[in-house]
Amino acid sequence: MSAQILDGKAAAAAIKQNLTSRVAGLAFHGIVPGLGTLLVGDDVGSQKYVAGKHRDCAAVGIASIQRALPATATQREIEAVVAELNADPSCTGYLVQLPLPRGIDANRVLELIDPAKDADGLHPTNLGRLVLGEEAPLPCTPNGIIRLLRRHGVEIDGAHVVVIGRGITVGRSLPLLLTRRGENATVTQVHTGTREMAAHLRQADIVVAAAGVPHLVKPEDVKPGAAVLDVGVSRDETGRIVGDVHPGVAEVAGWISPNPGGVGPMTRAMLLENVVTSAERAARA
Ligand SMILES: Nc1nc(=O)c2c([nH]1)NC[C@@H]1CN(c3ccc(C(=O)N[C@@H](CCC(=O)O)C(=O)O)cc3)C=[N+]21
Repeated sequence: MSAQILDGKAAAAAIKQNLTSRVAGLAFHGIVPGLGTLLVGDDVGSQKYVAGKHRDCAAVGIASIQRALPATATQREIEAVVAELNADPSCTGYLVQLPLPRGIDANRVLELIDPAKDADGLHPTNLGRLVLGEEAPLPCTPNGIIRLLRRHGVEIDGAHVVVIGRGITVGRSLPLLLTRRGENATVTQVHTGTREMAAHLRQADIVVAAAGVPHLVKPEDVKPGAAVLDVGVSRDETGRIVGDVHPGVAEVAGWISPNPGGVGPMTRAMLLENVVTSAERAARA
């Protein structure tokens, strides 16, 4: 027996097709959504991610605004580009690619982003709105995970979800989405300080592994039939992605997200959706 595949590539393609028609609807009103990115430094991985986001934009008809600064950029120089993107009417949403170089106060940069243009859904105001149950752009990876589960008919209502990790983008924010009344899951969040991690994992109907530890989730820790989502992006010596989920888990789980081809493409699709939604909101205002 082998797990069913949570195919993020196919799900993202379907979402992008839907976004293409929403973008066409905006064009009818003379509006072209524009995604801005600010990339600081020369990390090859970050360059690839940013390039992928702009390729997606081209495919659905979103304009691209690409800004880059050298690794030596100062806090002030970075903040000046943020101010420019805030003021640029052609930029309806943008993100500052993380991580920023050492010595830069990333939280201070993120706080300066206009919350109405926050494509990542990670601005403190928008995270606060999420806590309060108010409308806000949602964090892309958590939102993508929920959409991927729904598309494949994995029951979230009443499920016990174990989220591994406590990063802002996934570990901290995903439980907020999963415990909304619409999702209605019961969530356990575990991290490197958790005792008996395996005992928690074995209880889970759904496991989301976002720790960044290669092959952390082992087959013997997974309840047979559970859904397992692999968010981890570590790399081996040859540059290939190594996820947080051991390959043997596919023999035990009921559903599994491949990596690559699972959560990553969904994250990008949700980024585009945030940009289109904020352009639609601006058009109504
Ligand atoms: N402000 C900010 N927002 C982000 O959303 C953000 C960020 N910073 N910093 C880095 C992480 C990482 N991230 C990924 C998105 C898509 C894939 C993705 O689509 N991966 C492909 C494969 C890509 C490959 O092979 O290298 C896949 O999983 O199939 C991966 C990683 C977004 N991040």
